Amino acid sequence: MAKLSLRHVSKRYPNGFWAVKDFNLEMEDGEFVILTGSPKCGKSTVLRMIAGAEDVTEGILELDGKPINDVEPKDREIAMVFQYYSLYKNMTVYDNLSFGMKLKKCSTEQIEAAVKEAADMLGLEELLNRRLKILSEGQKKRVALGRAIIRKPKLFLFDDPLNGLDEKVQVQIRTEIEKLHERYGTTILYAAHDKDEAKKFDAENNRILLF
Ligand SMILES: Nc1ncnc2c1ncn2[C@@H]1O[C@H](COP(=O)(O)OP(=O)(O)OP(=O)(O)O)[C@@H](O)[C@H]1O
Repeated sequence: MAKLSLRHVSKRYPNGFWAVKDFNLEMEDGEFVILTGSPKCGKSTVLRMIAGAEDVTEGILELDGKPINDVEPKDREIAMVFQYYSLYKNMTVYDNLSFGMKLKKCSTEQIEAAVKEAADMLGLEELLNRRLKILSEGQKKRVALGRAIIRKPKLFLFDDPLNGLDEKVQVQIRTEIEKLHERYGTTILYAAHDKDEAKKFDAENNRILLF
């Protein structure tokens, strides 16, 4: 879990365009904040700066009270789910889920326990030996979520993750995100393209912030 703070954060792209101006956000440990606003107001840019995919032009980003403006993306303990970490389509679900832990040279027992936990939660047990390329879009999204869960990040970022998915899959993924928050209490910042989408989450567990 983590406390996130953005103070007077602005982003000017190299072409001179100010995509974000003086943005402020305080998130408590374990909070679930849904960020919404008009199209192109800069939601993705904010998420990308937090993940480290874009530099911050002005202002301070802090995670647990420590500035992270200059911390490498891989060292931020932040997962930008579905976009930032691509999946390997020729590998099995098990190999996709365990990939990061293998790189870190975790023991087989640790890897098996972590994969089992994520697979149980996301209903992927029956699919562990299937190659990714034969899965449905919704199943692939669940694998991507599983891979982020296994990393045990301090903060999850979701950038309009339901965009382009059919209604049934949207309902499934929304439920998985709520389950994830309930189970692990990890801090979540979620960019929704409009207020209607934001309101589809159970209002008791989150705070909607208008950009
Ligand atoms: N690399 C870039 N260079 C210049 N301008 C950019 C760049 N990336 C984004 N922008 C511009 O910054 C503004 C904010 O974009 P951003 O994608 O952050 O908004 P958004 O709120 O996520 O949009 P959407 O509602 O479409 O998801 C837009 O006008 C966009 O065209």
